[in-house]
Amino acid sequence: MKRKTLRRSTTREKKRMKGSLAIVKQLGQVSLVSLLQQSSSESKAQSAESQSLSSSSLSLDFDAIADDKDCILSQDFFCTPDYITPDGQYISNSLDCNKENIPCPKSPEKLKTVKSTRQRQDGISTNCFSCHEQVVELAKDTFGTDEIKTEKTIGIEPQRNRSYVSHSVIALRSRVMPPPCIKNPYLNDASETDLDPFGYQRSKCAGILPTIIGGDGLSRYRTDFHEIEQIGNGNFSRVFKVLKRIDGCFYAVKQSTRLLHQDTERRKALMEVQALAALGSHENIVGYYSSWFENEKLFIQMELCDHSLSISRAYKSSLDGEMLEIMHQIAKALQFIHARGVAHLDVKPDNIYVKNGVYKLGDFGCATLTDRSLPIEEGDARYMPQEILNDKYDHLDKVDIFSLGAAIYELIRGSALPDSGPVSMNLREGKLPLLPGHSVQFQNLLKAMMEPDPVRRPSAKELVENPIFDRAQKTGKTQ
Ligand SMILES: Nc1ncnc2c1ncn2[C@@H]1O[C@H](COP(=O)(O)OP(=O)(O)OP(=O)(O)O)[C@@H](O)[C@H]1O
Ligand SMILES: [Mg+2]
Repeated sequence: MKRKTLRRSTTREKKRMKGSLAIVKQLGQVSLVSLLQQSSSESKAQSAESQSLSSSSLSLDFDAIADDKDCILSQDFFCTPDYITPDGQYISNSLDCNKENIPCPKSPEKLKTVKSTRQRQDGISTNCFSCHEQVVELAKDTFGTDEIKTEKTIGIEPQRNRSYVSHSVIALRSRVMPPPCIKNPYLNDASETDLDPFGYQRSKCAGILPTIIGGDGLSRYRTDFHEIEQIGNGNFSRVFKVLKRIDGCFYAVKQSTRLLHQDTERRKALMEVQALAALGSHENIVGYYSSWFENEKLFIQMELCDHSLSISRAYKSSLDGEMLEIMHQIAKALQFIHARGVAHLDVKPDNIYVKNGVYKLGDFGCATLTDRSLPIEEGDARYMPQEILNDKYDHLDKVDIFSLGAAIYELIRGSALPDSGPVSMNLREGKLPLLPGHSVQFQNLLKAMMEPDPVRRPSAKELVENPIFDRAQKTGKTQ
């Protein structure tokens, strides 16, 4: 700990040294000029000698300093990281050694200077439209104040009560203005104002989120990731295996297939990431890393899994132990999300993933709040209980229990459940066919999960705590 402090102070000391050297360099150049001016009254021979002497000694020192690329005068001395020292700025007051007391110049001044100079050079004193840049009109607002001041100093006609701001200035602003903060409906501990202190300013000029990430227009997807291959194709998205360039790890990136033009569409698409982000991590939930909009599509960076239990992959394993394992692990995921007031509403083999033998619940595209404060969009009808088909949403957590039961039944059966017909009707009425080779307890549990009355279905917690999983663990069938 002590060593750390010591190292840090040494670095700081070094920086200060560099700063001082830089100041000496600048003051030295300045002193040289002023010395030369003073010496004009003295004899030419004497002056030439002293000039050559001082200049050679100074240039020697400065050459050595100039080799040090870290020697940035503006950062250490002038306090502003982006300050660019204008040429010869301090020549006129060269011998003012009390530089400690000079207030730090403010960066925005730089903009004003550049703008004024250009206008004067062009010989245009009155008409802003004569500038070669495109201009847009801004209503008087908090942004406009600076611009109005600038125009006054360069003598723009006083009749211009409105301000005109070039696109480059707006681009600059959008670079320094962070994107809007979206209120996460799955979290109820932050108010909208707390989340978005820039909301007032932003609402005048921006939608919910920028469609292109990065003021430079670069694709974040292409910049940050190397696409390996497409690994999935959903109803609303395509999923790619990617390598993240900066950490060298593989991820899955899900991209929406439809262009999300409207704010409402984007908000809807965002619900999935908001649910994942609000839930946090759990071993049995596909990990979420980040998301962004790009070219009007939503990109979601997730944990890469080996594959899903999609029935189309001919996933065949009707072993009691394996089915119990899937049921137990996904029940743990459901217990976790239900405890946070979230229902998945689209539990099915397609949305259960495997990674190194661990089962994970994914695709939170239909997730909603169990208190019904958010819109409800039920998932795949094949796995939905009767109450959902009857638009009864009183026990949304129990919908997930039914769907998990139906998913397990489908995996045992080895073929996709039909949308309608006697098989699906029987299932919704709790008439489960006998499952040869599976224990009575297991079949009873499955039956209980698919009870037509949601109240009688076990909760995820009850399911997780069912002794059947202990027995399976003891016999080494579950981990
Ligand atoms: N994290 C992941 N790791 C590996 N494969 C994935 C991952 N996420 C999705 N996939 C693959 O991509 C497919 C589509 O993903 P997902 O279900 O999330 O998209 P979707 O458009 O919401 O689909 P749908 O609404 O049709 O279920 C999955 O079935 C799976 O094969
Ligand atoms: Mg899916």
